[in-house]
Amino acid sequence: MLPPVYGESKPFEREALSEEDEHLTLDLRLRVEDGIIADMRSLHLISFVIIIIISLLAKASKSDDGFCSAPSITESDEKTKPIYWKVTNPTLSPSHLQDLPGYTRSVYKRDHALITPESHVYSPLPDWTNTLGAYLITPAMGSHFVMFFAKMKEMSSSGLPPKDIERLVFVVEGAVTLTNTSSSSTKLTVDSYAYLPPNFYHSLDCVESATLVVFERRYEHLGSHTTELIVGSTDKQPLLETPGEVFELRKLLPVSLAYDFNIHIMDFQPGEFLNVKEVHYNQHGLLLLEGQGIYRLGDNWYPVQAGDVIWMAPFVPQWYGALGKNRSRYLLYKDVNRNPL
Ligand SMILES: NC(=O)N[C@H](N)C(=O)O
Ligand SMILES: [Mn+2]
Repeated sequence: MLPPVYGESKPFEREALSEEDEHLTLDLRLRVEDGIIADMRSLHLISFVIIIIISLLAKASKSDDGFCSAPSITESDEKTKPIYWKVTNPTLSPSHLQDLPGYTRSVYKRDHALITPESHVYSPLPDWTNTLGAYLITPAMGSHFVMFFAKMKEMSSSGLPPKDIERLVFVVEGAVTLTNTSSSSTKLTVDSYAYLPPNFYHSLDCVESATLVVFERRYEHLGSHTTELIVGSTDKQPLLETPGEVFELRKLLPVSLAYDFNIHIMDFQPGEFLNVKEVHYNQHGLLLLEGQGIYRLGDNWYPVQAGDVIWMAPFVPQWYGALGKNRSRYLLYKDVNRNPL
């Protein structure tokens, strides 16, 4: 009789066996033991095969053509990459979220937006040849400027901005050649930029490939001031005083009254943060070039990383804290030098 399920069973009592039965039992036990030894041998063989498969998989996942869906980047890999490479090779999202249908970190609210790489949508840029563009900030959000990525392919060239529109281009990947009627051509490589005054004829040409971040806005005249062509690179700009703050600041354009906006390059070491919990009339368009941290916008706290873009409307409370092991660097559009009335 079978013991009742989950019930108490009586302890097994062995009955006395005849000699013939004892032989039979011994024979049976030997066969069972043989079977067990054979089973153990095959178990050993199976575990051996499994260990080999696991170590092969581990090796494969370390190489670029491995099995991992999210390629792992080791620290030494990061050190060999060119600067800003993360902007065009972002981690779309934590690996366990990468394939989650409909998942994005992007957010669009009345006074701010976070636009993360998995939601960038590219289409041909009007007037540019062989170039795809993703408009990230436009007046439809309430801004007075546009910010877009231009992905220039082989043998591509830029179009001109509309009448009275000024433009700033910053190279995040590849190289372009800037040509205009008055001066000779200038090569712009990663970390270089050019400011093109309104109604200034120019062309940006790309032989291989390049990614630019571009800002454009209608120039706001002030008296007889005029702006001029500026070409430079971040590393050539001096560090500026930032009283009461710890971050390092460079500005890409002159601070003189002629310019109605500037582009700030701000560097934070891990653990550093904005001291001022800023609320101001100026607008911002931000591209995180390196690093990661937490951006506070209004009452929202967003984890952010290189490649993320942020729109900040006037007066949105804003704060950044840098985290992780590497420097955070962001590029920030800010309208300046004009009366808000
Ligand atoms: N959000 C920011 O980083 N803002 C700048 N510190 C600025 O307004 O200059
Ligand atoms: Mn600010």
